[in-house]
Amino acid sequence: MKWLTAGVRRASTKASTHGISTNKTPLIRNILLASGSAAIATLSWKYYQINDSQTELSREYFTKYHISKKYAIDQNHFLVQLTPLKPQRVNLWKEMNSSKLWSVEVMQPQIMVVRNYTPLPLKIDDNNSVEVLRDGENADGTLTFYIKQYTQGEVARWINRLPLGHVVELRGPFVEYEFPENVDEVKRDRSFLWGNQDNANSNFKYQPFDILFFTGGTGIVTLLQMTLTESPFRGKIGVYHSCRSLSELGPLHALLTKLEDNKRIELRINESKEKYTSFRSNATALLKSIPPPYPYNGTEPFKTVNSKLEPVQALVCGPDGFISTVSGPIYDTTQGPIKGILGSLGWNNANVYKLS
Ligand SMILES: Cc1cc2nc3c(=O)[nH]c(=O)nc-3n(C[C@H](O)[C@H](O)[C@H](O)COP(=O)(O)OP(=O)(O)OC[C@H]3O[C@@H](n4cnc5c(N)ncnc54)[C@H](O)[C@@H]3O)c2cc1C
Repeated sequence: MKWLTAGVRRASTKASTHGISTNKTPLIRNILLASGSAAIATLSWKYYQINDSQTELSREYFTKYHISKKYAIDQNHFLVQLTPLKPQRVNLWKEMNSSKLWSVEVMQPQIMVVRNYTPLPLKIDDNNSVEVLRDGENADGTLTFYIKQYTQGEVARWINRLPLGHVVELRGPFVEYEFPENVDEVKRDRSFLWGNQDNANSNFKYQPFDILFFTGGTGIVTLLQMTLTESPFRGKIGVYHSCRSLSELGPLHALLTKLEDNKRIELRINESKEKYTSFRSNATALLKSIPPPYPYNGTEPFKTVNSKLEPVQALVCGPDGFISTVSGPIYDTTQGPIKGILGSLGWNNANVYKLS
């Protein structure tokens, strides 16, 4: 506001030095001065509001970030950290918590297209280690992404080639899926992420519900977002992850293992690099391990943390072929019927959601 006050003062000084009203009555002079100052103050305030608001990430306009860290995992996979040119006041990790699965759009300015990417609550240190952001921390709005580039792909390849410091434009956040949320529920502890003992989780107010999560390739980012973020998902998650090789996860693999060791997820992995570990060659065993859908009873008072996984919802996230095998094809604007593995086990459109 300092400059706004200065603007008003300059206007009054200018009026007096040009002697606008030396031969007018004091009343008229005062009216002129007051209305001129008010107009400038209004304009200045409007300018301040527009300028200030456009630095905050929004779905309505693009906000500028620069590439602050890059971490090449292998030829096709990388982590990239984007830091806003102006620090963000809103802490999206707190605002979205685990009830909203969200992404942002990155613009490729030469071909004027946007692609969605899923931020992770991480920061990459100078020695290239990956740290999870703590409660209340938003690292000034820095966002970290795990991205795969495709030989024929436009935007991921372009992002991978950009040098450190390059400015890119982002828009968002876009909520892709939302779980029911009780606003007065207590947060779930996640001290284990920093090597500490978790506090007991039996102090929930409401009974948590369990889900299944089928992820293919980079589809794992959505699961990582909801399990690593502030106030992570409270129920149990049965994860079926398919990828070519676990090494393509780079430092994210250690986080996945931590989540498994601390019983946040029940993880089954299929690596396609070896025929005997692939999703397809293990289809029969996989089918046997997938539980049927359980009824969702809505909000109920907390009873106990059940040791058995009783999923009320299945999410499927990955390349089109993967989604098709697990739950039938997804169409541009509709989910399509539930077919594939989940369809054959009695899951349906009421309890399966395909994330494109
Ligand atoms: C909500 C949402 C969140 C997303 N989050 C992430 C994320 O965090 N990380 C990430 O890496 N991607 C993510 N994606 C995918 C991302 O938006 C792009 O689609 C992806 O980066 C490919 O874009 P491109 O411009 O590089 O390739 P395009 O130019 O769109 O594709 C060109 C060619 O690349 C190949 N190709 C592209 N995508 C695939 C694919 N999925 N499987 C196989 N071949 C493919 C095909 O040959 C295709 O013809 C997300 C998508 C959505 C909708």
